[in-house]
Amino acid sequence: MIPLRFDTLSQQVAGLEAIDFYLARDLSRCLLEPSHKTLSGTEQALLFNMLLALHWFLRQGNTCLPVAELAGLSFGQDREKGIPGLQFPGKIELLAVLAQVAIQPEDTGPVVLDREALYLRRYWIFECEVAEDLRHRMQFLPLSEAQHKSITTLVKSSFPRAPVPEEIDWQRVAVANAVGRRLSIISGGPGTGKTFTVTRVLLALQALHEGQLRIEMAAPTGKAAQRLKESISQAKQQLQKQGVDSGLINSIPETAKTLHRLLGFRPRTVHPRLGVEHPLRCDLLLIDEVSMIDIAMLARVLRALPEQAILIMLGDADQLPSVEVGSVMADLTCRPHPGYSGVVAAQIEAITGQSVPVDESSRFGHLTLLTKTYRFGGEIGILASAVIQSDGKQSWALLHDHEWQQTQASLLEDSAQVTYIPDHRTDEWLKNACLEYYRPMLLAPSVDDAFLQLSQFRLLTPTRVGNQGVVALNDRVEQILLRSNMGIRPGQHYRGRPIMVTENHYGVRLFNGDIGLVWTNEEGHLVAYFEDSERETDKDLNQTPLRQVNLARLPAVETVYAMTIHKTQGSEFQHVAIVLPEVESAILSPELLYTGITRAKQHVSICTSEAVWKAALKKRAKRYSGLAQRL
Ligand SMILES: Nc1ncnc2c1ncn2[C@@H]1O[C@H](COP(=O)(O)OP(=O)(O)OP(=O)(O)O)[C@@H](O)[C@H]1O
Repeated sequence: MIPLRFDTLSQQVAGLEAIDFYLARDLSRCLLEPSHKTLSGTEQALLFNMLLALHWFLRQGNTCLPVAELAGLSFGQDREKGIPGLQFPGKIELLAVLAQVAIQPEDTGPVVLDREALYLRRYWIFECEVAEDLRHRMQFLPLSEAQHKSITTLVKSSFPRAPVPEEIDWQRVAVANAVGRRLSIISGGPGTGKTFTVTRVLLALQALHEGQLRIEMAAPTGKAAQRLKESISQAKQQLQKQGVDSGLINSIPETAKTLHRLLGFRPRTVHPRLGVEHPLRCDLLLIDEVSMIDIAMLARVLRALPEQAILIMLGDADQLPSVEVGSVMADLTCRPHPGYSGVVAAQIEAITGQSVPVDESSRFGHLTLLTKTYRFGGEIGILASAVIQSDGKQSWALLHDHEWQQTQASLLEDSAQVTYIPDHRTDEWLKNACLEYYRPMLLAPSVDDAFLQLSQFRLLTPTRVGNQGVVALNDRVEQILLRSNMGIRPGQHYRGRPIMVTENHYGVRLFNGDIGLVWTNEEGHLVAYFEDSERETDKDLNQTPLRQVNLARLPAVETVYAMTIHKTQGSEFQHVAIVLPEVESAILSPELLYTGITRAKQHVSICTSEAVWKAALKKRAKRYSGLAQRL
């Protein structure tokens, strides 16, 4: 039978939330209504338990729940707390119960069983739509002889240096591959030249279309859109210096929007203005930071994207997947690259003079992986790559060799790129960091200077709660600043308070995750300042213009000396300090640490202990989705 009360069930199943219970109860009732006579009480309870687990899996970002994952599982068991969990029988028994309810794809109910995985119909529809659209766009369209010639010349002139002999230049490969496709994915870690490469891809595609392609560029967050715009602008300047045809260069736009703005999302609705009936007016859409996109957003983008339009996606498949449901980037990539079909490899060779691995059965022709780093190299790069390979030994040795020495006069004078702070010394180190980074921000002569100072440093942590979570760290920073006579007023607005918006407000153009600073305006009143990504960056100052928002009009905000690693995706800072929980935690994974570390441009500090660090690297953040199989 279906359990009647959430509070009773929550004592038996760890990590359960009320929404899991109520949703499973309503879904069970809905599915049982037409077939209640055929299901025994035990079978009904089993169905309810599967739906409970399905919603729990969705909350963890999975698009579906493979039934095999439940087989024999003690779901929600916590031995330490004496919580028994729910016992699931084997797969055959589970499928036998599911076979008695109307959950086949052709049924119309709210739940779907497809390829032995359970879905909420909503996500199943999104996944099928995305797969079908991408499959169509994936087809390869070989170039004509004349087109080959023009692209070969362009590739030669648009890359500043000749390729290194005996080494495949994957950036060139990406260009040669993308010119024959309506879907390309370029994946690589930070500084591997994704934007550098895609600018050359855009150039080549414009050359093929006589500069007439209408190009749109977008990213999941305002910060990521801003960075994309700046990187494209920088890449265009390089091309100009190399003497590439300026008409062609000018046909690449320098504007980038958030996906929400691109699609015209409206307040209080999940339905954007643009879609199948009102498509985007563009021939090419470039999306950056694709790992942050969830399946629902990608489905909406594809609905609005004309069938013949080219889609190019950039991202880092090693980063955390989206906060919402789905693992789009991971589903569309594969490492190492299995190779390209013979036809594709021949085109790549004709254009670049390089031979790439051939695999006729490869489903990843749309993908190019960039592996060579042009930006950081050094210790941050070594640490990031050891972390993503779950190499506890190498990464720990690197941290251990860079333990913070109290004798160091200043954190800013540290020439190494990595510092390790043993967890028992976190507070001592934090005091130094606050005085070196946040004090000058509070004392800055202008809001522009304060913004620059704010972008120098950020404290990152995996969680909001707990002693090392966002809330506690923000409190600790404010207490340190208060004790240093910085005249701040914890819990209230004060000049120099960094704030993060926590809800969307279309009226004042502020969105969840936007970061601003409270500062005094020309009249001496406290207002909030935010970067105005819709105005042109001042190229001389290399700074985004700021705009003022009256404090009374602000949506919900919170102090942001520290923020979660999830929220920081798509942003970069000169120095990033990652503070990990004092004890091992299920939330830690190599992907989470990698995402945090790669936010740092010059320096990364890690506050942890050996046990927590090594345990974090043993876990893998796995998400279940059927997208890869459908492609
Ligand atoms: N082949 C190359 N030759 C010379 N410089 C390069 C090359 N590729 C990239 N760069 C330089 O490396 C830097 C990083 O490149 P880019 O910004 O394109 O990387 P990215 O992968 O987009 O980084 P992120 O993900 O951090 O935004 C830029 O300054 C770029 O000009």
